[in-house]
Amino acid sequence: MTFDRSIKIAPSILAADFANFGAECEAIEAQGADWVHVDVMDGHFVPNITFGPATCAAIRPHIKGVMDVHLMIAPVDPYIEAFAKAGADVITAHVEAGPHIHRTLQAIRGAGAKAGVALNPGTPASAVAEILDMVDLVCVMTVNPGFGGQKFIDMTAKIRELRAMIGDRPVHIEIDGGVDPKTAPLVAEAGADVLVAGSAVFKGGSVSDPAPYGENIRAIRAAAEGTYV
Ligand SMILES: O=C(CO)[C@H](O)[C@H](O)COP(=O)(O)O
Repeated sequence: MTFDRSIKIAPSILAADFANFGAECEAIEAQGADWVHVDVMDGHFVPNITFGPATCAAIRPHIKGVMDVHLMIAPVDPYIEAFAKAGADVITAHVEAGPHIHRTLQAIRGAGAKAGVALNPGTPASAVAEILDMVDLVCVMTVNPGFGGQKFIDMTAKIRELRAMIGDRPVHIEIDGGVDPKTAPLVAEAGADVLVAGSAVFKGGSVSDPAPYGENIRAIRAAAEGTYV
């Protein structure tokens, strides 16, 4: 996985057919997805439950590119090895998920994955000031995590602040929640390069009719690239 700051669209399979993840991952990649975003929820850190490392391992062979695993779980540390073994390229933990984010990031890199840190809407950019040399990605939540299809919360000031703090470091800024062709330009202009989108990618399509996935991905990408600097 090489670093670049071009716009990358990362469909969240939270909005896919849960009975058909393998085919859904193949369909979104064939339709132009850059990364596949995998949302792991525990019913404790967030008020919803999805799936764990066994499901990630099962879908891994169906993803040619980057498997981007977003852990909305607490505690995180006991499960890092399992998600790395499941084939995650990026493992992102929430700064709010425990008292030892430094240790968590060390463990993620130690397990051979790229390390991400996520910030809930109520958490300031300054929460990651001391760990920017330990991460490959900062995920800015633009919804309160737990569910797809929520309304975008404007975090553009935080994205700008993070972009300035990151400077020349090879660190992605990922946006997660309510991204669509209307909101994508706002976050791209502020400095984000990885755009997670669930509802806005999967709407109107299916494994048997995947063309809308491609149209939706192209619409988000075009809107974002129009403003990205
Ligand atoms: O992490 C998430 C929710 O916690 C989802 O990835 C996110 O909400 C994407 O879904 P949508 O694009 O439908 O908002």
